[in-house]
Amino acid sequence: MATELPGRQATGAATDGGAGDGAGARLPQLHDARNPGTDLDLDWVMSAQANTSAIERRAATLPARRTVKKAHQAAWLLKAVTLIDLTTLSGDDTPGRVRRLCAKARRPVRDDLLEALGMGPVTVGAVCVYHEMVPVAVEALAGSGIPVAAVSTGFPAGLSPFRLRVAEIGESVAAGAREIDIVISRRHVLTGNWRALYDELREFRAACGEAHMKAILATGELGSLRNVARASLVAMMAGADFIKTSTGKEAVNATLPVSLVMLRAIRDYFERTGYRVGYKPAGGISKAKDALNYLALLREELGRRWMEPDLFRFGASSLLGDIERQLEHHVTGRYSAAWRHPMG
Ligand SMILES: O=C[C@H](O)COP(=O)(O)O
Repeated sequence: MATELPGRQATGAATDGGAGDGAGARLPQLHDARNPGTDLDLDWVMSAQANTSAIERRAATLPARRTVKKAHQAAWLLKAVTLIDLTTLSGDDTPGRVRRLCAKARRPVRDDLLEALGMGPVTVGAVCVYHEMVPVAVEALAGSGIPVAAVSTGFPAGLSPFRLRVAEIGESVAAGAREIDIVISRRHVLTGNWRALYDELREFRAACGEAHMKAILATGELGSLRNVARASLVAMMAGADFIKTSTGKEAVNATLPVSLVMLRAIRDYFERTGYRVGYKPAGGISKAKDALNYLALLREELGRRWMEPDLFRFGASSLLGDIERQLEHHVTGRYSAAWRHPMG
């Protein structure tokens, strides 16, 4: 559904210094619907640049600039909980582990802490698992409204036969996954074959059907921030609902500089097409203070509209435990042992 907006005030993003500001007269018609993609625009892709030293400088100063006042920190951390894709992606995953994770997803924060913070119940954004665990997670989350996300397309390397990668998406959707986290072929980026990358992603998107597609770029393997910017644009042109940094299995996973590049690509795409694409940093985000940094960057670059589960997720297997510890400290003034928060 397209929404003709009368002015920039009509978009949440544009009212708080986020995406939309600066677009001026060229702000396009805005859309509430999921991103359908565009044709591959190679001129646009090739025009994307990344000034690595400026990006790294800006990312490095973020923790000092970040001003989430103490009183607001608990609220931000609770918001972060609702944005987590609670993840288990291990070779030794079992139905029992996935069921425990799903129970945690339903009640990620203890009731007494929520009560002390004056908050009602919250849940995480999604539970993310391998295909074989999708039916278990779907059953364990029945009635909760929490979607199951499946990693797919030969995760994490994406090097299995193409037809099997496409078929894998269909199998996970049929098993009940509402979100599919696909991996791209890094070689298409490294050889500058943007057409091949676009065509591959177009097929993945078609195979997803109604399920939302998160495109994992594996940024730690793309060679440069410029490649990250270009791959981000191609993924959005191919119809990605989210762009995601990493599988969690690369040597380098989510970072703030990479996030800055991807968030700006999302802003560029929004300003040109009117479609909002989501962002998912993933891999190695395990501390509450890291989550606050990512949220601060998100708010600075895209505005508050993006701070919702339909447009932002943390891909994380152990972040929730640290956030719970920090919330407990906020409420009681004491830290509990990490073992008291074993899942997530
Ligand atoms: O997509 C999610 C990642 O695989 C999670 O990575 P992590 O275990 O480093 O939090």
